[in-house]
Amino acid sequence: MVLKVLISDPLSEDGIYPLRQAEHIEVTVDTGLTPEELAEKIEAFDALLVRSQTQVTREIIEKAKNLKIVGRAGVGVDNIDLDAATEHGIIVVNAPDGNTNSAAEHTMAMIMSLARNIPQAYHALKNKKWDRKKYVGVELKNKTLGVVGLGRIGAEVAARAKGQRMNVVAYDPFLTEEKAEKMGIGYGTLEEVLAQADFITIHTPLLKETKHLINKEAFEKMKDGVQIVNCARGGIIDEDALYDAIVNKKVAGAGLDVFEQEPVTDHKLLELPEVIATPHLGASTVEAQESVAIDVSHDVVNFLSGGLAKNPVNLPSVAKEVMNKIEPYFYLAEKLGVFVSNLTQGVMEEVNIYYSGELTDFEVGPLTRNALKGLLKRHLGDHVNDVNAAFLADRKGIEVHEHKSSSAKGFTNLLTVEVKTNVGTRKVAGTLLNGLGARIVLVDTYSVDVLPEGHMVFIRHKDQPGAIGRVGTLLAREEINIATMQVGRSNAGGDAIMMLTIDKHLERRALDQLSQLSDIYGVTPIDL
Ligand SMILES: NC(=O)c1ccc[n+]([C@@H]2O[C@H](COP(=O)([O-])OP(=O)(O)OC[C@H]3O[C@@H](n4cnc5c(N)ncnc54)[C@H](O)[C@@H]3O)[C@@H](O)[C@H]2O)c1
Ligand SMILES: O=C(O)[C@H](O)COP(=O)(O)O
Repeated sequence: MVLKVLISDPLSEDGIYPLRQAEHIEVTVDTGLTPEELAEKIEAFDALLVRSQTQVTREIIEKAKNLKIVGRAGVGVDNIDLDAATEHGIIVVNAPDGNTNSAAEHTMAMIMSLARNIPQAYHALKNKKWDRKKYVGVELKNKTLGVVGLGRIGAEVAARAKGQRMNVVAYDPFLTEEKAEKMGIGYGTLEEVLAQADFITIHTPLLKETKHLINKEAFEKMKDGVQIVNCARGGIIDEDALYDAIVNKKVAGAGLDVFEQEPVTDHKLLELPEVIATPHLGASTVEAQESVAIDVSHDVVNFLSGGLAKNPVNLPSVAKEVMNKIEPYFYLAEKLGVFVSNLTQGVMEEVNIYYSGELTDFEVGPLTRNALKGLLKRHLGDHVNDVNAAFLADRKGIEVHEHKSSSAKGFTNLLTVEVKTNVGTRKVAGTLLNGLGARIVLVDTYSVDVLPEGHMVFIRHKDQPGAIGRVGTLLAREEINIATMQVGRSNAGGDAIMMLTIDKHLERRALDQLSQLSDIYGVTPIDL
């Protein structure tokens, strides 16, 4: 099957070669689409690749019936409705590392341009004005740079500023004293950083918490004559407050690469001589564009080929070494979920997933998501996947708990999925046998040893002579071949179970007849 990828923002042609080379992938590049045109077109595509321009709104996602992955060739995903993507089981991946260097260099270019009035002086000279007095600048050496947001780009800017002999002081909620010391920089609260800095540079993502982080009150805390740079996202600085702060001479200069509304050419800030600006060029270098396009293309190709994405945004990412250890359990976790959902009656209220033995050493979130996927699929259909499984469970009001215990009842590893409904509790446990693959080893309280695949029938009955024979005879009459059979009982003459694997799905007629046999309490067909 050929999978269709739409690229709706300009991406480096060299960078998308992994997509062009993939045999099962057909690439369409269409970078001039209006939102309406994209909404109309998107249904045909399995993957969408964007930069910051295309707005991947809820409306687009709801129309994208076949979309499996959105790739962002860059860092910021504020142009993508992540909640809508998660709800629809669409994974969003980005390329967080590829443009760090370029964005840091662009930030330094802004800081240096502000310090020496280069854009203004250039502009004057082009207009035939040789004005040396007006454009006297300041040195960076011994000035303090305040970095707000010390992630990938903030840290690179800090290192470069130290190269310029600046003092650097940073604020980031994750910045520890130890890390600051190691980097040879100072640290403080946002207020402290704003108060100390001669130059301020912003490097946070645009989030609810960072929207207008730099507002009127923040400007009031700054030194008079401070200069500020934003190469992160428009909206982190309140543009009206910045305008007032410049007009009132609190702020001596601003270098802006990003704006609240983009693209923009008519803006009151652009009319101020103290403002220098670029049209969102931080990541626009040959190197960065090639690098982000390669990264995101690899992730899209891997994901569409059934592999795992390296940089998921709406799924917690798991280190490669951990993923190598837990991936073999994905199949088992999903099958246990499918199995127990078939056993379950009533309204699901709570799911407990118990991890025992060597599994306790791992990050088990991905296994939980696979178990939930199996569990929810029966009622919610195949659109449930590991991106939206936890979200859908939550939306259905199902509490999900993970438990870890070192005792694995004699197995090297044991995974148990227990479901509580308003009518009872059912559970099933499985293990991965070295070299032999997955096995179901427990159903409720009964020990079994069954491959989790194919068609099965789970029968609860009274432990009576002839019960097994009656089931065998009936299935033979219905021409249903029994491949394997396991039996178990609580005590002689008490409750017992049969677990059959059969060569085809148990049809309704055979199910009804089996249910009517004497001493049979319940018959559950299970297709794994
Ligand atoms: N202009 C461009 O072309 C361009 C290019 C690349 C990235 N960006 C933007 O630059 C920004 C930073 O990118 P990055 O790759 O360094 O991201 P990152 O995730 O590595 O770093 C962001 C940092 O901000 C910190 N942070 C979050 N909330 C904060 C708050 N309230 N106060 C202070 N710090 C806070 C985080 O802890 C994190 O360390 C993003 O907004 C990204 O979209 C712009
Ligand atoms: O978040 C980013 O990666 C930058 O803002 C780059 O955006 P762009 O891909 O539109 O240049």
